[in-house]
Amino acid sequence: MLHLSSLSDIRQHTELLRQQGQRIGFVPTMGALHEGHLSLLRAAKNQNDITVCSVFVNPAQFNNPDDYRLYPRLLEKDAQMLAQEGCDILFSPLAEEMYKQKARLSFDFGELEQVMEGAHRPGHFNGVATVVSKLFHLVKPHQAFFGQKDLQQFAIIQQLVLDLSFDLELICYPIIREEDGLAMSSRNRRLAPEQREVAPRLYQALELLREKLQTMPVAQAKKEAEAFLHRFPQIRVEYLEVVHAQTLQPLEEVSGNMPVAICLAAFLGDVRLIDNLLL
Ligand SMILES: Nc1ncnc2c1ncn2[C@@H]1O[C@H](COP(=O)(O)OP(=O)(O)OP(=O)(O)O)[C@@H](O)[C@H]1O
Ligand SMILES: CC(C)(CO)[C@@H](O)C(=O)[O-]
Ligand code: BAL
Repeated sequence: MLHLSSLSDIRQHTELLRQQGQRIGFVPTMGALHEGHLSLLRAAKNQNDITVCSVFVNPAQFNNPDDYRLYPRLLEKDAQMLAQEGCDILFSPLAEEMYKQKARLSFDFGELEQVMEGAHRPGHFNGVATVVSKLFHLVKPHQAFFGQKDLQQFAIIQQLVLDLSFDLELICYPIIREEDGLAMSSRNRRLAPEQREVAPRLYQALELLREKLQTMPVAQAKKEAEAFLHRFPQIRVEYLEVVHAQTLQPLEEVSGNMPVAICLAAFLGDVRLIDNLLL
């Protein structure tokens, strides 16, 4: 596996690969890799000639400096895992080079960013859109792979690709979970044992909400799921929403053929986790 860090190196390499007619599959990550990331890498490998994975903890998308400071960084281990999986190129730029120019881009995703993650993490999607645009320019992929765990991020990136006419295909893969249902996440590493023990309750609350929505109005079903989570004092819910799976706008009622997602964000101590289910 080739490990590149400089912007000019990755640019030249992918330019050459494109000229040779190779199809490039790209998996952008922030590292501390787990099976969720590897599922994306395997999909990228299956459908392309060359796979590129980026590992970059993007300062521009963190609204909380402690979250940025404490984000797990395990580049050497990540590189080993990627090599073992047959990844062709690891791209791990330095923040100083990615953000040499101080000027920040400014995006407007309208109502898509006014709910959930966008509402609770000011500037987050501007930072995501900035870095993803830069990465797409540098890597020039034919396909880019993302996880459903970041459902709103995927919707934002779909809009970004339309707005900036990126010539690539976006692919979203399902959430990989631990055996007890907890969605895999790099931030899970930061959970203390007693927080890790209670963390599967988040997924259980989503399942409970899904079940209740079959017989109850949205508001009542949400109350039941919130009451379930209130039983666990280590969990502080930031939001629990029933939304249209494409527009991500909150729904007051759910009808048969509508694509619906239930999404939550919650803190265990200072670790903030998100999860969702598609109905
Ligand atoms: N459990 C998972 N299953 C499938 N894809 C996932 C999973 N977790 C993350 N991904 C996807 O991997 C890509 C990189 O995500 P990222 O590096 O932020 O990892 P993460 O585990 O989501 O970390 P964190 O949630 O702690 O930021 C994103 O497209 C994300 O949606
Ligand atoms: C897409 C991404 C790599 C951009 O930094 C990040 O938001 C993530 O890991 O989901
Ligand atoms: N996977 C989403 C990246 C973030 O939480 O900043």
